[in-house]
Amino acid sequence: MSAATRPVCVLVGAPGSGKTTVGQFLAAELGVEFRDTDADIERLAGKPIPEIFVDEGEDHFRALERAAVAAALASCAGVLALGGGAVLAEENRAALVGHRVVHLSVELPDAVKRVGLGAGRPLLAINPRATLKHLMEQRRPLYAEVATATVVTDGRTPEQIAAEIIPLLKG
Ligand SMILES: Nc1ncnc2c1ncn2[C@@H]1O[C@H](COP(=O)(O)OP(=O)(O)O)[C@@H](O)[C@H]1O
Ligand SMILES: O=C(O)C1=C[C@@H](OP(=O)(O)O)[C@@H](O)[C@H](O)C1
Ligand SMILES: [Mg+2]
Repeated sequence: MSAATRPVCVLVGAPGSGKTTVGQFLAAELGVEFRDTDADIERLAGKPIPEIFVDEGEDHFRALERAAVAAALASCAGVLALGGGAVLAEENRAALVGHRVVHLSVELPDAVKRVGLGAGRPLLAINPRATLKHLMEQRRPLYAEVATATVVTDGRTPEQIAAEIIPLLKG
């Protein structure tokens, strides 16, 4: 790791916007590492995110997430996907300044279809549609604040979305 190590791009957006899926396509296409702070958190905690929420609560998860975001921004030279709620922390938003941050936007109908019953996403375990609607309204300004570009994902395949991001990464 060098002092100049930084992600090629950071993906933010609501749950179901496709950060993890599109990020994997994009990294493969660019031939770079793919990193996801949710996977980093699960590896360090030694358990899946729903178990962290049940055993230690959301505040503890957010603390792990702040540490994971800082570590990944300092050490990832590829494509970095954040969890949908990472932008809630002012510390994370400040850490994203100066990075190339792509907001994968999604409207409620596609997000609901993609997250289904919310399995694996503890915040969406109860009434996923209403919860997602509320989360998206609360976070929309925060995604806009940190993003240097926005790519619409509704009705498009992960391959199409990755292909649209690639030209944005030049320069
Ligand atoms: N553009 C897309 N079109 C259709 N399904 C998608 C798309 N992007 C992601 N998905 C599906 O939606 C679900 C959530 O995607 P994921 O990448 O985990 O989203 P995020 O990481 O933003 O929460 C997965 O089942 C994935 O296969
Ligand atoms: O929206 C959120 O607060 C969360 C989104 C999840 O990531 P995805 O956005 O990748 O689903 C994961 O970090 C955790 O369940 C909390
Ligand atoms: Mg994800």
